Amino acid sequence: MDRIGFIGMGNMGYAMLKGALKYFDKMNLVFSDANEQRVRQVYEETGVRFMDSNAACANDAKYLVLAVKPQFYPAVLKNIVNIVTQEHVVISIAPGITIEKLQQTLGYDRRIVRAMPNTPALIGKGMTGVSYDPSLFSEEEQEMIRTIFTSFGQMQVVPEGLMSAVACASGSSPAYVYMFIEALADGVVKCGMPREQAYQFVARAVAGSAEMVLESGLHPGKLKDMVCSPAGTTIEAVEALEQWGFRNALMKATDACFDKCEKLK
Ligand SMILES: NC(=O)C1=CN([C@@H]2O[C@H](COP(=O)(O)OP(=O)(O)OC[C@H]3O[C@@H](n4cnc5c(N)ncnc54)[C@H](OP(=O)(O)O)[C@@H]3O)[C@@H](O)[C@H]2O)C=CC1
Ligand SMILES: O=C(O)[C@@H]1CCC=N1
Repeated sequence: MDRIGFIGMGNMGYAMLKGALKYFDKMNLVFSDANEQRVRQVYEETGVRFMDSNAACANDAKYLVLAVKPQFYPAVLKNIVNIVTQEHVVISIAPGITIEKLQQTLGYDRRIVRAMPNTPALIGKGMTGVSYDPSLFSEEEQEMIRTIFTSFGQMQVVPEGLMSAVACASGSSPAYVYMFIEALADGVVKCGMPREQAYQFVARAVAGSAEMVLESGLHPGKLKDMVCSPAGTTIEAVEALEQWGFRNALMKATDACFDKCEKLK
């Protein structure tokens, strides 16, 4: 089997590696990372081989996942530009950085897949948007790309023009969902519930509500209406949320996230 290499073993690289370990023998995986302590830690935990340079990692793998922050891309691309060939499948998970921009450095005949995963990948519940030109990849390679991304959750192929929207929808949004959980739990603690118990109740409510959207197929507004009894408790809370700009805050957050993605282009 063609090996999968990961450059960068932080939050996302590690989450993807953990997923890959469920489907591929560890001999078919390899990684490199600038942080020696991190390298040792991941090797001791997983037994996956590491390389002492990004160039060696690229040389050892056909599928090459670039999992470093956008600001480290120039250095990493410099390390691998003379190693990556037309045979490689380069998978980039950074926001903003386009396939074309990567090809400017690596070569216009180099084959790039652009993706935007998210951290729930760590527990196999990731959601990833993936973009690539299918005419450049064999059926077998496309199957491999699907396997890599479904090894840690679900994926959807989207046009590259939607990748910043994917970052807003699922790449960055877990951060604000955690803020929602934390803030709501604070409110519940104020009502007298012990904190750990509050996290359990709130997180289960969030997980259950999300499952309802996915499983029922009902409009989120309809699901909201089903909770709001006439003259009940919920509609009072809904009014307070509207008063304090809850929906608008989320749309403004999305605007900010989108703008930052676009600035990285
Ligand atoms: N975290 C998230 O929720 C998501 C992140 N992404 C994207 O994934 C990419 C990785 O993010 P994330 O995993 O969070 O980042 P991390 O900073 O957690 O991980 C990156 C790892 O790469 C290492 N590194 C830095 N420079 C180099 C280099 N030149 N060569 C090899 N390794 C290097 C870092 O070491 P050190 O710590 O020493 O710098 C670190 O261990 C980013 O582009 C990010 O935007 C995409 C979707 C979601
Ligand atoms: O904050 C970031 O830049 C990355 C991309 C999506 C989630 N985290």
